[in-house]
Amino acid sequence: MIRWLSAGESHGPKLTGIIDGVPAGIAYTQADLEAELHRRKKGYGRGARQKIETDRVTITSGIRHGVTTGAPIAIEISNSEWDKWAAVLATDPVDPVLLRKAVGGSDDKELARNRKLTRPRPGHADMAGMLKYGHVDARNILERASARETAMRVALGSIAKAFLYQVAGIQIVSHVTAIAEISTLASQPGAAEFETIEASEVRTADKKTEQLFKARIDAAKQAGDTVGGSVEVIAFNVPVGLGSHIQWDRRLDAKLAAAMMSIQSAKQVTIGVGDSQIEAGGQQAHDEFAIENSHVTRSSNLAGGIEGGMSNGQPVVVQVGFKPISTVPRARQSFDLESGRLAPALHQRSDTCAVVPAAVVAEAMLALVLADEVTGMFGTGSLEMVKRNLVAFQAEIQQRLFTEGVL
Ligand SMILES: Cc1cc2nc3c(=O)[nH]c(=O)nc-3n(C[C@H](O)[C@H](O)[C@H](O)COP(=O)(O)O)c2cc1C
Ligand SMILES: C=C(O[C@@H]1CC(C(=O)O)=C[C@@H](OP(=O)(O)O)[C@H]1O)C(=O)O
Repeated sequence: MIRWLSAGESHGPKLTGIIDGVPAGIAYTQADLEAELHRRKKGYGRGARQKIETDRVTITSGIRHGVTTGAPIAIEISNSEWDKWAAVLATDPVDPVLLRKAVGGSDDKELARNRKLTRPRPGHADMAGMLKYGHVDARNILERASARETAMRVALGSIAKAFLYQVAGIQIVSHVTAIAEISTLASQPGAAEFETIEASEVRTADKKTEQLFKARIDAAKQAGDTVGGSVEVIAFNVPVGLGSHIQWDRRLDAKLAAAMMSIQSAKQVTIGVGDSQIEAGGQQAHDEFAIENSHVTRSSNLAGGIEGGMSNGQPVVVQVGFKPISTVPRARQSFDLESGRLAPALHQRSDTCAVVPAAVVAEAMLALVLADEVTGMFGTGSLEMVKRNLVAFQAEIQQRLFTEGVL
């Protein structure tokens, strides 16, 4: 059973994460972590921050000489911009006169950083958060609501990915399926297409789609607008039986939906083929059984590998739709909590499109949910022990299906 938590503000000194319940014996190094964080920083349509921000990582517990020990793993990701924010986000009270001096009163940018943000931005947590937590300064909300936090999700997810691969060869691949109204021409990728997708700035294996996606992001940028889109995340080699039908909160599809919906700007989650399964007649909508290489399999995977809240042995397929970035260059109407009047929202630098990094975040969320399920079903302790339990279960299934003919 895997638990994890993060803390940290977008412009604070660092993000902090702890993941607990990771089995011992997983090969994992800082380089694995850094490679995964680098994947989240990439992507066509990202804004100025990603060019400046370097994800500096420290692992402070739970891994020794490149192998997990079974203890909680703690990670810190430092913000390279912290120096500029040290006075604004200081934990102790700061004298307003000294603060003004510290941030350099003559520079417009420094002044903006220091200003109280009383005009919440539409489409952000600002207004509801200010009202709920009793703040007049939106910074107290936006710093934590920001998707900066997803760097830690990806960091912790990379440990879950290493575990899943080493315990059962489970691999996770994501690709972008739509940018705004433009849908991909690529078919659902297999695990072998990972490198091709990885090499694309818009995470697609199809060259024509790549051009169309990039042109759509460029057009939005030129028009002073932002765009959303959709991604598909697929886990291969998932064992049968993860999740359960017996309670609402133990269903694998419910857990995945919550995990994906928790990503900033996610507005839609679909398991399997989604719309076309819903629109099809019952004769077409379900995956028939077949036998292939002495294994019971399915002739299709419309259900996206989950039936009755449990993995059915087919690849788990989740699609996530993201709304356009909320902070648009031409600020939308807001309400100033200080003056009690309507006023333009505060404008901040922003990404034009975050769908590409969001795909990497969705991979991490899928990995974290699956790792929790695998340890819940097959145990924790050492990697070898979990593997033994999983292999024994799969051997038993084979025997029941074919030797004993139970089913
Ligand atoms: C990777 C990533 C980067 C994002 N970057 C920005 C950004 O630069 N500007 C912005 O306004 N929103 C950005 N967002 C979305 C906001 O964080 C999000 O819309 C906001 O916190 C409100 O949450 P909600 O859209 O889920 O309701 C980003 C989201 C993700 C996943
Ligand atoms: C910092 C990251 O994303 C940020 C997410 C974000 C938001 O509002 O969610 C707003 C932007 O931050 P800033 O206001 O500092 O430019 C993004 O850059 C990151 O992904 O590492």
